Amino acid sequence: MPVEEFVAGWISGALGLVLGHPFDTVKLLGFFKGMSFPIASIAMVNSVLFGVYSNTLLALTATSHRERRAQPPSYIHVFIAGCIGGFVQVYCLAPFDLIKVRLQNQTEPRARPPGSPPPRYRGPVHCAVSIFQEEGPRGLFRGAWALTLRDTPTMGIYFVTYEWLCRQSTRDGQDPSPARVLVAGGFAGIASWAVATPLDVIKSRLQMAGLKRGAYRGVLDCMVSSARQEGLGVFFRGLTINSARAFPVNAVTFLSYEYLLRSWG
Ligand SMILES: CN(C)C(=N)NCCC[C@H](N)C(=O)O
Repeated sequence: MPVEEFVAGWISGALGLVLGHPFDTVKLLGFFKGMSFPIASIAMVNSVLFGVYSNTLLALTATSHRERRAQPPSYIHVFIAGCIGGFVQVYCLAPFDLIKVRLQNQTEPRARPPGSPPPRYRGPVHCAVSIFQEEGPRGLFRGAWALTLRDTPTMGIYFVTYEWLCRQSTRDGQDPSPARVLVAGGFAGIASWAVATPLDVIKSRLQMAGLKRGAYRGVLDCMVSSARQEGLGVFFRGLTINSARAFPVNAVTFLSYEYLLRSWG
């Protein structure tokens, strides 16, 4: 199994997240300030996504990454490989994403008044250990089903959008220009977040529900009760910031991924 796609995915995921960091810091109100946790988690998840995607395409079309411009895979193969990459990466992403959501929702004012209770979680490691102790090992995978529903089709759409935009006005057999890779990667990110945002809202609610036992009976129950209580607009919460973040993050992710693989021959 070729491993360079995993390495390129890791490095490009790390570069993308450096760009996305200011957005995440705003979104998370400063709770997720350090870089080491996101580098260890998101870059690793990106490595699994791109590595599994590329190796699935190799299995489906018998073409390596460097042969794919001359012999472009069909969009259905790209979609299937993207869905499989998305499905596999969920099981690496789930515990990290849960920790991120729990830290994000922790209401810790920057300067706590004296005598107020300390924050529930002191950081990512403390959060992981506490979930493990209080909710069991399965607790670390809370919301994984919603994450699977969110990421499996979404990643298919992500790679199809990227491929489709790259192939527009690029001559057959030629590599797309850096500008085209940036634009295609950016719009692939926006398209995927536009599709993913409703399930992203549900997933975050299910992940938080571990703290208030019995809040929801499952994905469907969470969807129905959220829509009943807050209206359909609830499913689009965060769409603007997700899209604003998605363009630069995914533009840089794809540009660095493509150029690393090209430079390695
Ligand atoms: C859930 N969705 C929309 C996605 N996973 N989309 C693909 C982009 C992934 C990229 N690391 C990012 O954070 O934008």
